[in-house]
Amino acid sequence: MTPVDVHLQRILDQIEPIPAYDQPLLEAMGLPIAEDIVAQAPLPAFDNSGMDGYAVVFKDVAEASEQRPVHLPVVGEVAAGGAARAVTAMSPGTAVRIMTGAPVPQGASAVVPVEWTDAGTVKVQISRAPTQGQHIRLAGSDVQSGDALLSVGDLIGPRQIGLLASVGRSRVSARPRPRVVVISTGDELREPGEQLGPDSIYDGNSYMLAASCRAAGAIAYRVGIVRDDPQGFAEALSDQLVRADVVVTSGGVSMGAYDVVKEVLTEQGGVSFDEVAMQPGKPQGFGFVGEDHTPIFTLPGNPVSSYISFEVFVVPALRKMMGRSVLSRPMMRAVTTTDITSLPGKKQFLRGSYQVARGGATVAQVGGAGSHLMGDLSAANALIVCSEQQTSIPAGTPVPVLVLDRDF
Ligand SMILES: Nc1nc2c(c(=O)[nH]1)N[C@H]1C(S)=C(S)[C@@H](COP(=O)(O)OP(=O)(O)OC[C@H]3O[C@@H](n4cnc5c(N)ncnc54)[C@H](O)[C@@H]3O)O[C@H]1N2
Ligand code: MOO
Repeated sequence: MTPVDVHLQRILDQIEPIPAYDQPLLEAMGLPIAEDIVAQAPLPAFDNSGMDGYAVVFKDVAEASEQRPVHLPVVGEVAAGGAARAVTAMSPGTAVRIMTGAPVPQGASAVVPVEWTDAGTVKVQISRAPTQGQHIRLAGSDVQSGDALLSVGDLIGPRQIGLLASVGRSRVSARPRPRVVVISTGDELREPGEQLGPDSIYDGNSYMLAASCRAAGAIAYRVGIVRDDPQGFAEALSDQLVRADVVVTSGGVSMGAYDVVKEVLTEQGGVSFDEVAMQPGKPQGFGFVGEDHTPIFTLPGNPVSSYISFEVFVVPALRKMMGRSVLSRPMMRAVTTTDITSLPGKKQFLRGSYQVARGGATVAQVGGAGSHLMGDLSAANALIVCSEQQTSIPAGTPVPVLVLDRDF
């Protein structure tokens, strides 16, 4: 059997990042940037007011107080975005009404907030002195022209999107999200909401895997159920390739008489089927299909096996395609509060409930090891990773843990 790390490395060695292109800003959310961003202009672009109030010459109001207020004629007004109709220069001995964000008239050397005045429109009484330059936001005080703002590989989050838009970028270069076609196979499968027969079950996997794609930052196309018919599967796969950067299938890869995924892809070639030394998730297939050499992961049908295989093998591949630098979820450590038994010769991923309290991180095993235990999977928030050598781990021992549902 192939060790987990060897299987993952084989996959990653064959996966290429998707070429970057200019994307609309919001599409790049959560992706690493593929270009260096240098400020072409300063931020703020012009001196502007930080308060609603009056632009003044500092010397005129330096002594203003409640007892000895200063009176100035209001010679005009300037609102944000209203520069065309506004006073652009002012002389000593006058005040200009100004709104937050409006360009400060030339000659002004402070802004007095309206609260420190009688709010007059013809003349204004100022009863408190600002400091020199107070409430004037100088051009370039945030970002200067030529400043390095973002570098290749930096993750684009809400704040970076805000910055890019603020410097006038409507598009940014990033590797696109991989489009993942998710196909589940099995004659026993029915769509949720349909009537079940005595031998049928709902197709949980294609929903779970499509959701996992989204959680990983990819775009999921859920094809839904394909029956255990080789020709039907081959056609469905071929039809879907036009919109796929990656294909993920569930089911049909073990030893059964109707394991169509394995049957069809073995005949077509390009995909290798391996037994990986892990539980759940032993039967794994990975390779390439179609003219465009589209990567395909054939995951086992047992729901927990499917989920864990996706987490361990598909997530790192998708992240590599998107240009992320950290590919696999970081391994944490937590003290197990339950006794654990594990299979020899396989890396076992048990479901766990992870908690951080005052005394440190702990994890308790949730449910059994069975790869059909969907209720326990949903109740868990972590995977406890037991090495090939470990068979029994007593409570109180620190164990490696993959904490799920967290960005990394
Ligand atoms: N003789 C052997 N039998 C099995 C072996 C083996 O080595 N020798 N391996 C077992 C292991 S381990 C796994 S994992 C499964 C993998 O089986 P397949 O990938 O071929 O999957 P299926 O047989 O199609 O289904 C397995 C199981 O999962 C249920 N299933 C399938 N698709 C879905 C879905 N979309 N949603 C919910 N549940 C699904 C299916 O009904 C089966 O119960 O093989 C073992 N057998
Ligand atoms: O590998 Mo299977 O996934 O053990 O149930």
